[in-house]
Amino acid sequence: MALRGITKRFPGVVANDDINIEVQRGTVHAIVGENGAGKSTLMKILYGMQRPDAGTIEVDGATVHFGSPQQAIKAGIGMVHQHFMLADNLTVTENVVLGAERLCGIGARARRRILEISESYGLGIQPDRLVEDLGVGDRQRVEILKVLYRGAKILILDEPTAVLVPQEVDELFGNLRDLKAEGLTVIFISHKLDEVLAVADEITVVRRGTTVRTVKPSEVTSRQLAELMVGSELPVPQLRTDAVTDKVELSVTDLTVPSEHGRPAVDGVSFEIHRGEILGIAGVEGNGQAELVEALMGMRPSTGVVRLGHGDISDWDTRQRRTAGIGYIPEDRHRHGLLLESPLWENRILGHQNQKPNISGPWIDRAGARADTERIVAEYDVRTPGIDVAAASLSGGNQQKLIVGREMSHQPRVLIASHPTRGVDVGAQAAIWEHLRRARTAGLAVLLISADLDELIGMSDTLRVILRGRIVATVDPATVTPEELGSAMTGATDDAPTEPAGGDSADRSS
Ligand SMILES: Nc1ncnc2c1ncn2[C@@H]1O[C@H](COP(=O)(O)OP(=O)(O)OP(=O)(O)O)[C@@H](O)[C@H]1O
Repeated sequence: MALRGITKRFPGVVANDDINIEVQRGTVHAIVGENGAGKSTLMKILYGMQRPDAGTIEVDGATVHFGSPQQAIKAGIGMVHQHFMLADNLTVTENVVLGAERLCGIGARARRRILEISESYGLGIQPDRLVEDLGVGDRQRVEILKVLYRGAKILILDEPTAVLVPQEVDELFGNLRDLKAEGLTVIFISHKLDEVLAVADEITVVRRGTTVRTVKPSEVTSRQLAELMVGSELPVPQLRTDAVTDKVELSVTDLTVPSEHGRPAVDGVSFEIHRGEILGIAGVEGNGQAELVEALMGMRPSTGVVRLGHGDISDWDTRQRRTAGIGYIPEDRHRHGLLLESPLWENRILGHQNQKPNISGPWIDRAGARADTERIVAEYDVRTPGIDVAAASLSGGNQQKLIVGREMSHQPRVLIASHPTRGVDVGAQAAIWEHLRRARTAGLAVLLISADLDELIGMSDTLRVILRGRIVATVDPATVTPEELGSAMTGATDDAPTEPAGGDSADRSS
């Protein structure tokens, strides 16, 4: 498969500028690059979601033109999205055949075909299980199988490891090796350079819309790869400093969030965060983190007591909590973080419409908001042609930088940060960490939820593990390894050096 001279322009931006990549059949080919470098645009072109302004795609030596994903699928190209698109209340078989009924129907023949595919690629799929009962790694394998079922020979994976614990990453990489052993080709985008080096046969670096180089993992270190991406040397990260004080900024007692399925989504969780402290919460996705965060932001009914400083804010709504100094970096930036159709400067106001510099007296201060948006764009290196473009036109990582910049602008007392660096490149990640550390040193209390275990371990002063809505362990971020943390998260705590969560967070699982 080859991409030759691919060029794609958007107003004010050349997203892809003469991209040239050759991908050998039966290999894993990684695409890396900074936020906004043009990776997603390129994949959308390859998958028929966007048309290039110039350039050609070749599959098996023949030039192809895709007007839609259906045409790309016909040519044997499949996309495994980062956000799973599975119906929870259906079985694996039902999910796989949905929309592809004409291939093998929806009954026994389809089920047999699924088992055949699963076996030939070692996916270990159980066709009759309900998707809601599957873990994250298994769901991802169902997504992969869905694509294979439709006849894909070239699989595109968009940041496939972002939601996986280390053990699941190993399993996925095992699956990818099996796929390529069977002659399939995998193209994947990732910001995790160590993983790229571990699994890819070749790596293409994209910088500012154009291909810089294709290298083999044996030829580069992850630092050199990062430097190829940014085109200059990286700054050396700062050492961690301890800034934790004894003043409690946020205290949560016996917080419980009911769920529709009987057992509470958050079940009697208690913790304190001090001024100058980052409390990390580790957990496999779907163990109550999202509900915990939404309850803390007043977006979801809960029982228990939440105190900000000395004041009980349990009954406050979201607006009151924000105004009192709780910043919020939401997990789903499209649903809760941004108005995608609105320009950047209006997004700067979002959630802070009654605070300076966005208001002057009772009125919205356009000039104030605009000037501050320019500042955030410069300070957080948001790559954009200007502050009047719609948020939708920014790359994912740049949208995230804008949200982090906005939330930090109001000098919050407490920051609820859900996956603050998800989808951002290594350079931007280091910059966001630096901003968080600096604010922490100045007294900010942070609740950090993340699926990136290196981030949790590197940033947290205190690190707790959430499982089925309960805090089940406290681990020492200074000594725990990602593998041990991963085990604690999945409940396999035997080999993890965890202490039962004592003190302010009673261990209710024992
Ligand atoms: N629909 C669009 N309209 C306008 N500009 C766009 C659109 N889609 C992408 N762009 C611009 O094209 C450039 C490349 O974006 P792209 O999403 O391909 O980057 P990326 O490498 O995938 O970044 P990230 O790592 O942040 O996801 C960016 O400057 C982005 O703002």
